[in-house]
Amino acid sequence: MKVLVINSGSSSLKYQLYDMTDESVLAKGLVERIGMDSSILNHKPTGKEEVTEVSEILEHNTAIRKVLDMLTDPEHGVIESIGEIQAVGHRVVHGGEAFNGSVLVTGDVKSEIRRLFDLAPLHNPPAVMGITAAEKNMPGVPQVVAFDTAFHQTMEEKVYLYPIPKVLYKKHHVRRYGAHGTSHEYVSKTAAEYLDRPIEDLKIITCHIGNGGSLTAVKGGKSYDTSMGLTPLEGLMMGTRSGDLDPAVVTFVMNKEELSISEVNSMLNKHSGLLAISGSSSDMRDITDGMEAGEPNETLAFEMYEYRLRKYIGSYAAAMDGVDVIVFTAGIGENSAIVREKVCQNLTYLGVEIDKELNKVRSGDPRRISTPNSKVEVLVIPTNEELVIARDTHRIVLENK
Ligand SMILES: Nc1ncnc2c1ncn2[C@@H]1O[C@H](COP(=O)(O)OP(=O)(O)O)[C@@H](O)[C@H]1O
Ligand SMILES: CC(=O)OP(=O)(O)O
Ligand SMILES: [Mg+2]
Repeated sequence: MKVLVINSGSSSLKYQLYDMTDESVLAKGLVERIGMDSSILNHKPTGKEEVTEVSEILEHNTAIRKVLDMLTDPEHGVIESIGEIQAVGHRVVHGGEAFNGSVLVTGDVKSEIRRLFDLAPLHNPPAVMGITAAEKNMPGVPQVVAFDTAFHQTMEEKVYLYPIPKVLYKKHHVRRYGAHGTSHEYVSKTAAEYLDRPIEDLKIITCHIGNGGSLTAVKGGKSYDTSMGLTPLEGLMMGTRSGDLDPAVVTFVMNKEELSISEVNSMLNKHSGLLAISGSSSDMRDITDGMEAGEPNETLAFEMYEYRLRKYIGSYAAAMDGVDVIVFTAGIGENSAIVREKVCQNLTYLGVEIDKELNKVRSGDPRRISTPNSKVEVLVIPTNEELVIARDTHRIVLENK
């Protein structure tokens, strides 16, 4: 079965086409700057040369059409016709309390994802645009959705409730949900396999740090606690998101600056984090370059990022009464040796010791960066959310045949 996996962002769309007979990737790519002038489609067909095309792509429907054209293109394509795609899997960030696993898309499922727009304003609306566009361009092809929140549905009440009036949970489902669950589940399982130890016996802290970032305390293979909350704004400092702050900051600033709800939301989601403190960029590569050049703003941004991340690791070691494994993953976790080094350098009280040379090795494979003496295994595990979504899609479509 050939499965197309789609991860729709507000102005981007990432895709991968899998052949599930051997889980090989036939092609992958990214459409960026949807809705802006000069959108970019970068297409990487396996075994052929990659292509980049600049054109005007105003919405997700056009983006999907362009992707399908590229997949079937005589020169750059990897399939003869669209009819070869037998299923589509989509990433959806927020599934609320309704979903603890992936499901086939129905009208009810789409309504539920729409109902949750408020809770993931950056992520759920583009996901529905992606689903609708795929339905339009591939009528009759089954669609499956995989939720970032699903893995975290195992959190206990004491972990997921906020200490605010309970009526808000009853009326509006205000609670912690988490995100990046597909990734946290995948890297924690891969870590146990890599170490050849049963996951049931392990306390693992998974650090998914990319543009968005979250940590999960994975106890016995289940999500015990995670740093994102009602929305993907809680927790770590991120590229453009603030992460944790005193909730009074919100009302105080709204009052002083006369900001509306949408303005304050935009400030905290799009104009905070690394971008706000450095004043230059949300990209960790620029931040570390600036720090190495002695720029004070980039240095402060890095120090705040590292400090907040390290505090979360400490708190999850406390939450689980110990930690056996720390996993780094996603764009920053997989690629930034300096972030890993600085975080681990100050975890001596947990018995963490990393090998600085091993830490610098670049590889696309799971690897250990801790020393044999370290009391905690420290691993770098490349995440693969798309593969998990492709597997779920394949399984669910076969079950529903
Ligand atoms: N070589 C690198 N060194 C440091 N940071 C990197 C490197 N490569 C990528 N990144 C960081 O990874 C981030 C993107 O991570 P990714 O997991 O792809 O995010 P998302 O899925 O949210 O788009 C970028 O913002 C960048 O800061
Ligand atoms: C939920 C979330 O933050 O996703 P991303 O990292 O893709 O922005
Ligand atoms: Mg991501």
